[in-house]
Amino acid sequence: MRIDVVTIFPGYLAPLREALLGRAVGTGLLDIAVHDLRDWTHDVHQAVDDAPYGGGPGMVMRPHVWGEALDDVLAADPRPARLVVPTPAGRPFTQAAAHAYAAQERLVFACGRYEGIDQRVVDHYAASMPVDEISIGDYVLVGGEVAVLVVVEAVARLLPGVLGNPRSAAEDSFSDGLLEGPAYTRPEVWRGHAVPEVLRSGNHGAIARWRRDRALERTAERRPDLIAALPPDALDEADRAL
Ligand SMILES: Nc1cc(-c2ccc3ccn(Cc4ccccn4)c3c2)[nH]n1
Repeated sequence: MRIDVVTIFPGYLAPLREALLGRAVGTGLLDIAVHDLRDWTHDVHQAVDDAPYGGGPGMVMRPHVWGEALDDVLAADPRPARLVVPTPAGRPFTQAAAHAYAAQERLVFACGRYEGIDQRVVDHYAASMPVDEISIGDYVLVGGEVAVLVVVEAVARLLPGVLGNPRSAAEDSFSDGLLEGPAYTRPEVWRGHAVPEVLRSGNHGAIARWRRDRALERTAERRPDLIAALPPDALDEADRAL
């Protein structure tokens, strides 16, 4: 998979070169290119923003610089691409979206700043390619770069060969629609807190049941919306007895 990121703060994307993702890039599983939007400005001030039409606070990113940048970035590789634009007003980014993105040959991320990017940029490219405006949560960041780090990590970990243990991606939170339950490791007792007995019993059936019960309890308590969204046949009799 090839990932391009266009931003006025390329340094913000440095974490993509670290650890797991850094190794994925090094082994060729992932090809990441970060581009400085200001490379496509022509004025001495390298202006990328201007006052919003209709008034209002802050500035908006000008369309012409984005158009020149995205035209060049898209033309640099023949693979079909999906343009992803983080915004507080976007559709929620979910694990399902991460799986969909992991199947893409190429993702191009446009990182806005200020109050966002002139809407005509999204409208223009949506006429010729898939474009997603996505939100990573109901809070407002200062720009799109952190959202791109989140999305790239969530997607890259699903790519075959990126995670050491492929099982963890298949079995992680949300894969069965529930939150992950509690996890424990040595020592057996830490500051007076013992590991739940069942986890040391070797009884795999009882362990699976206990883990499912803890996941159901945690999900019901923290994310009742996920319980409500489960398909009718998702909960068995033992689940309902909880
Ligand atoms: N889930 C998310 C995504 C973002 C996000 C993504 C891109 C940009 C580009 C600019 N801003 C700041 C900003 C502030 C106020 C209104 C509009 N935009 C961004 C914020 N915040 N929270």
